[in-house]
Amino acid sequence: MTGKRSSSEKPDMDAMQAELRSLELANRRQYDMLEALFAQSPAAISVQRLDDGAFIDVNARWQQLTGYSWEEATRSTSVSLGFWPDIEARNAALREMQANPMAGGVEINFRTRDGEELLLEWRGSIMQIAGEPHLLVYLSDITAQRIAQEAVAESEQALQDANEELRGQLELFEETENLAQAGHWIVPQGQTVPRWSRGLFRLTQTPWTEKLTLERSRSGIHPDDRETYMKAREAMDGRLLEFRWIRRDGDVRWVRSRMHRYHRQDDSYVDFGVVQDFTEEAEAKLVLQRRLDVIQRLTSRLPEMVFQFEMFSRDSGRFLFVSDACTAIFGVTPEDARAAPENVFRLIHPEDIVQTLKSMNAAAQDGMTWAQEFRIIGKDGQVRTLFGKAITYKELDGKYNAYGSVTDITQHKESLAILQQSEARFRALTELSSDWYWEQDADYRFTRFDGAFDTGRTKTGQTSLGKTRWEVGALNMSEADWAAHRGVLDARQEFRELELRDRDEQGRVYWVSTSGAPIFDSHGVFQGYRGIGRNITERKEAEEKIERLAFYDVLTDLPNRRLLMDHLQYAVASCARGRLHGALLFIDLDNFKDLNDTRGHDVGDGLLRVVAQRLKDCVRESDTVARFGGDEFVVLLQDLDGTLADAGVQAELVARKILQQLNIPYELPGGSHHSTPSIGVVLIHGVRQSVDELLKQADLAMYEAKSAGRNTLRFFDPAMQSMVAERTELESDLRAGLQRGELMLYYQPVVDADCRVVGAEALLRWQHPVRGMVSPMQFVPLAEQTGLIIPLGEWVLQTACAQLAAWARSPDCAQLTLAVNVSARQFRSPEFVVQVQNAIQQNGADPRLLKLELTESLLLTDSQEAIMKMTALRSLGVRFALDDFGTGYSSLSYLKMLPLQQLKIDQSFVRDVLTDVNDAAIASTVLALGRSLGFDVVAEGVETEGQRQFLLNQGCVFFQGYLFGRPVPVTEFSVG
Ligand SMILES: Nc1nc2c(ncn2[C@@H]2O[C@H](COP(=O)(O)O[C@H]3[C@@H](O)[C@H](n4cnc5c(=O)[nH]c(N)nc54)O[C@@H]3COP(=O)(O)O)[C@@H](O)[C@H]2O)c(=O)[nH]1
Repeated sequence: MTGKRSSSEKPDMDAMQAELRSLELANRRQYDMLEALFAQSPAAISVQRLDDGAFIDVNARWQQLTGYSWEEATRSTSVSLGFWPDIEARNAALREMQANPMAGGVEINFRTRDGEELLLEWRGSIMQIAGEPHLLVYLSDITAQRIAQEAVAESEQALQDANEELRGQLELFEETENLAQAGHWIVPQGQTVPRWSRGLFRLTQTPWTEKLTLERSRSGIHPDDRETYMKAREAMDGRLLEFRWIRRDGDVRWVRSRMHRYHRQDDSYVDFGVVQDFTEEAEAKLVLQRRLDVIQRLTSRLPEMVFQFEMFSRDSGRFLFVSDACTAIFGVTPEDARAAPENVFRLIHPEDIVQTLKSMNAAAQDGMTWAQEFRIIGKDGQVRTLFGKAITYKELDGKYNAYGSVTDITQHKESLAILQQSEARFRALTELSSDWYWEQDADYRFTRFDGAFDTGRTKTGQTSLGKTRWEVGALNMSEADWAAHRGVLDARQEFRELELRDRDEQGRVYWVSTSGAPIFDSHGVFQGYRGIGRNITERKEAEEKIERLAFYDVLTDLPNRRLLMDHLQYAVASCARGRLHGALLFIDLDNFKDLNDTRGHDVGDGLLRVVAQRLKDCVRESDTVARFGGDEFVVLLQDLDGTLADAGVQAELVARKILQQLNIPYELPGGSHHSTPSIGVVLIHGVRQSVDELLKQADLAMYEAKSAGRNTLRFFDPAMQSMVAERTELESDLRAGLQRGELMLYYQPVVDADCRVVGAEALLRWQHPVRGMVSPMQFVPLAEQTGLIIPLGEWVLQTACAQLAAWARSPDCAQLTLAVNVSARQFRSPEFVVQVQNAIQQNGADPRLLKLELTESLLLTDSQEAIMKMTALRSLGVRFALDDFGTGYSSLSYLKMLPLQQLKIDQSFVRDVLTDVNDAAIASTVLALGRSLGFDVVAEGVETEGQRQFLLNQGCVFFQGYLFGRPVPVTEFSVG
């Protein structure tokens, strides 16, 4: 129910109203007539009490309209029947009506007795009935009218809405074309001139006011694209066409178009085309293409394959970009790789495929990286090792793209393997060898040690790491040495076999030798040093030992002859330079040989050691005490100041001190021993003095001391000097004489008991052009001292063997033996046995006829070596005679050991054999000894028949002496 006033006016109702109003003044009769009219009225009318709305009367129409009977109505009010929600609403409508009688009725919603909803128009008026004001109400059913009105209004609204929507859609369409930079055209069937959309005018920048023609509509197509356009226009198959449009201002635009023919239901058709400007996209594509070209060019020369891989899912994808190296690495062209990634993936080695794909999948997330080494089997069947790396990005379109590269590392791997093998070899080498490898950084600090660094006697690597070589230190390197070494390093030079002495953690001295070379990187930048080290302690110790053996006497630990000569040389040179003097003391122990022979060599050695110590105690540290050989010592005093006479006094003081010290008895195994020295002294003043000369002078002085009764000292004097000079001259003459053939052999016969010549002794002679015949007594000892005896003795052997061979060709002489004298130095020569062998063989002599005469002293000094040599020669057939037997300290025990065949009784015994009972006894004893030991005995120096008879009577069967013949040249030698 609403209180809405209806705006509709009904002319018949107005008439009735007016009629009713006129009836108000009528009478009761009139009222009855009105009632009849009321009953006949087509309008629904009710009469109600004014105060509460109770129905007084309702007409038939009212009853028909509301569904209520007159009885029901007249028992009700307008509120109770639902015309109003309450009385107040009714009264408000009444007041409104009274206040504005010209206004329309009030619309009310009413539910009929049957429940039908109706829209009614309510109009009321006050009328006097029976003098009482009553309300006369007219109801009009306006439901159908309202429904019709609303339907019209709705359809009008719908039309209006549709219009607005269409307009909106058109605007939207235009806006869409505008935004899309698009347009379209339509050509209905039968027409040729197209109708352009606003968008197309805008797109082509053609004024919309322009009158389009077919020609005009196509005038903007780029000449190069016209043919393509026309073909598409004829086909009208909706294919995408891209062409250029030249605007009036000359601006060239890229457009794409689709043209289509639409068939309507009435069988007519319309051609239409949509056009879109994509110049920006085309230019962007061009820029992109150029970039791609740049990337292509940049990557085309790269050895690694650069790629962009778009992932569809974890298991699939495609290469968006692949650089040219794809062909070289996989044997697959970039096009084939882009076309199907399987072309690449299927080459992966079966053993690596699972791991490779697994790692790829794991990296298929934004920001994840992929790095994988894998093998492929190339189309040529070769297995190659590759290394791939990539990073994955989530693109704006939500797809995942991996950007990366694949490098062929086959060669690198092979090189690495070779390097590793070489490293392993090197490691094995360094581990197995006693050498070690080291490295230093650019500050020369040790960074690495490999190999046997810690195994030997060295400082440990732990101690040395992080330090420079000079911080580690070395005992034999001074500050200057390290500075020099550092200079080598700073100059980036190699250094070789730098020898360093140091102590290890246990305090043991060790030596290392190290070599190094600088390290530079590929840019030539200095990185440090590397090299090898070697423990040379053993070698150094051996060298020291050898040096000691070479320069020091093993028995006494004193400098030997060689070192003495060095020191002497130095002393002479420094005396020649300065004012200082020196002195050379030649010391020979008197009768030392006796001690050796009687108490043995060990005791003799003991004495020599004590003598060495006492001598050292007698001199200063700066002086030299040397063992010259055997029982000979030399003391070199240096830095004696003052005049030469002063120096002489100082030297004599020292010499006397030595005399006194060496006279002190020696406590030796087996008892105390008293020994004395003979000392020769020569002063060194450095003027025209040679080392050899000084030694000779000291030696001579020592002999002077000996001659003076021993246990004393003598200074060298000028008389002695002339003797020395003479000896020197003789020596050089002898050397020359040997060269010039001035030497010759004389032969003295050896006879048997019947005076038949059974052999001869070869005796050396020197026929000097000035000196005349020089005695071997003069030059053999000299040759012995100087070593000249070696070539001299060889010459004698050669000549004697040649003579034996010559005699062998003569029946008279073929059985003759020939005795040759051998000196001690010649016999001790290592070449002696070979010399003899050569002489025999080269001359074709019978070795059994060659007899070598050795002296006792020669055999005593080194009997073992003598026995070996004699045995060797004996095996050839050579025989040996012991010369001068009886003059030495012959020991029967060693006589038995020696491979001797003959003893020669020295002529000193023969000479007085008839007058001196001792000599006679000795001669007899020697003969007896010879018999008992099975030796032949030759008596030499037999000059008289008496001597011969005596010796003959004593059992002697071989004789030699002037009685039978003097030594003569071979030409004079006869056996007759
Ligand atoms: N190493 C070598 N030594 C040699 C050689 N030749 C000789 N000598 C040694 O020189 C020493 C002197 O020899 P020489 O002057 O020849 O004297 C020998 C004989 O001439 C001499 N002699 C022989 N018979 C007599 C005699 O009846 N009376 C006498 N007064 N002298 C005699 O004796 C010497 C032989 O001595 P020996 O050798 O001991 O048999 C002498 O020591 C030679 O050894 C040589 O080539 N090499």
